[in-house]
Amino acid sequence: MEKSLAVGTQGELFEEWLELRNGCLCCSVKDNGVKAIENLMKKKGKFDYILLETTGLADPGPVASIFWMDKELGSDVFLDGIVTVIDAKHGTQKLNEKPEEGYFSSTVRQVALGDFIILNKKDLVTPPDLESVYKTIRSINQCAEVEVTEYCRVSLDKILDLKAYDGLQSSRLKQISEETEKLNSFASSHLDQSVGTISLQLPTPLDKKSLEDFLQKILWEDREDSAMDNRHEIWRLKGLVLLTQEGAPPVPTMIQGVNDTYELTALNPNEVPQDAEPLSSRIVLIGRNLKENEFTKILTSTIK
Ligand SMILES: Nc1nc2c(ncn2[C@@H]2O[C@H](COP(=O)(O)OP(=O)(O)OP(=O)(O)O)[C@@H](O)[C@H]2O)c(=O)[nH]1
Repeated sequence: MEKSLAVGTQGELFEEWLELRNGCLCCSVKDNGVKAIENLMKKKGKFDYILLETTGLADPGPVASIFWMDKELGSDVFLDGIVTVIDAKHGTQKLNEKPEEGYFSSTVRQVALGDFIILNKKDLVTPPDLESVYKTIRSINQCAEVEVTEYCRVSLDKILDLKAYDGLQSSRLKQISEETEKLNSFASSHLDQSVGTISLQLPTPLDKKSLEDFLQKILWEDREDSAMDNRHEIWRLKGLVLLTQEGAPPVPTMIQGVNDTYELTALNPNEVPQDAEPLSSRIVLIGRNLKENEFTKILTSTIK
């Protein structure tokens, strides 16, 4: 299978074909997609930015993992963020489709994993319908910024250089947590309420081993025990925690996760904005069947 890329030099655009030997990009193993782009960069020189447009039916999770994980391999390609476009006219119907055998429509996953969501075609719907689809998006994903547009007119500054996987401000995380709590105290508007966002406060500071035990339990172990329909699935995870270290002050550490992969990155304390209050450790989770009390129980049993 091949995939075309639009490549531009000095204002001129032309198509470049990438050969993907192992099927399409979203089903192929990591190396094919990344290597194809790296080869292209060797031929054409480094790009300022790569915008990868998936088909409307793609699940962004595996594609995100391909480019996100490759950072470890010293690649020049890294994942900046996921931008999702939702059609205001048909979005509500797509977002409310019942999951089949536990699998959600890719539209729900695209909203859940979006770091910036463009709610487009506002001119084709009434204000109440626009409000309804907006609320549905928010009830799934409370972390992403949502911009309502016509013809997807949006400032490029908003969708480029998102740094959604390598920068997280404690003030933004706190704001997300507060919004999450507020929103979760009202009934969410989408019909299937099993997909949503929750936030958890973790003890501060905490040690790395306890944190990793907790993350591995919620991402890998505990969900395998429960029945398919009820088990939780974490699709996206973000967090900022204060980790203890021997003989030195605790280190602010960022947690990022997609599906069952996560990464901890120690931040330079000087880069962490000094909030009015001391940094508290919290994580935000997006996925299905996320129950705060279930996670709190796991937290209590894991973090002593
Ligand atoms: N009225 C109105 N029409 C729009 C808007 N945005 C796009 N369109 C039109 O809708 C039609 C279909 O475009 P899209 O919905 O963007 O579809 P697409 O992105 O080409 O399709 P896929 O990439 O295959 O999903 C085109 O004729 C666009 O001009 C909008 O905000 N308002």
